[in-house]
Amino acid sequence: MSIQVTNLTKTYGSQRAVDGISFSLKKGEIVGFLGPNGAGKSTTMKILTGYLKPSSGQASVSEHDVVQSPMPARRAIGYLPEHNPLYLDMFVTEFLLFSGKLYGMSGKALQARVEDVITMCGLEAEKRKKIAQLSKGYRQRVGLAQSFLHDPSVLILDEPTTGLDPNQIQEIREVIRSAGQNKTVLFSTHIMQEVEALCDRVIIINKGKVVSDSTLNQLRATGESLESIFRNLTSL
Ligand SMILES: Nc1ncnc2c1ncn2[C@@H]1O[C@H](COP(=O)(O)OP(=O)(O)OP(=O)(O)O)[C@@H](O)[C@H]1O
Repeated sequence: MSIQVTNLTKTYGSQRAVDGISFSLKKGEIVGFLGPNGAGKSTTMKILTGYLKPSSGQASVSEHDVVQSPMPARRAIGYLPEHNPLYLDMFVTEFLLFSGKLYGMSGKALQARVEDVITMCGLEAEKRKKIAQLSKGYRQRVGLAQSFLHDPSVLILDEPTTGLDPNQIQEIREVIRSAGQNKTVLFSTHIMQEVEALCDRVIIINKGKVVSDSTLNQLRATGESLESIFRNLTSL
């Protein structure tokens, strides 16, 4: 399995933000991670990417346990965090070269890879600008470019299109679709059309628990819209 989560729990004080969830993603699957605000999506993603320790349970990425073998697990992952932290004073190319060095890349191979991700993410015309000068959509592209840099086998994208205009949403979706070929992708979103456009499967969580894990085809076969399935499962 590319991602395996087993009985994962994370408590903050007395609150169980993630409450015994289990799910897995096979290689090459693109899975939408849905849930209302505060359901535990970001917390789960932060555990998978090694930014938070679970309170109990296991998580592994590309067969590497995220607690026991954090470095190989992290190397297998490209992560776009929810608030896309970027160094605003850096130029786009400079930032990507810097990020590549953090992944242990260097020299001509790094330069060539940075040019590749700039092309993949449609950043050619912006690559000489400072990140502070970029629109929100282009900053998001820089965050995505950074997450793809080391050619990870798994992408974990936390609300990659939040706050973007409809054109940029469409463009970012295309970037995810093309970069996600041959990769396993877990992404969170509140946009149902996004799920319909990108996913094979949808995992819905509510109050820290998985309340649905189904393929899009299985959900379509119910005859209900994804929106109404979501509302029914998460309004409790
Ligand atoms: N560092 C923290 N300390 C205390 N509570 C936290 C912390 N981080 C998250 N929480 C709480 O854990 C719960 C789950 O939060 P999380 O950010 O994982 O939800 P989410 O599903 O990603 O929500 P959203 O869709 O709003 O981004 C929330 O109630 C949140 O307030």
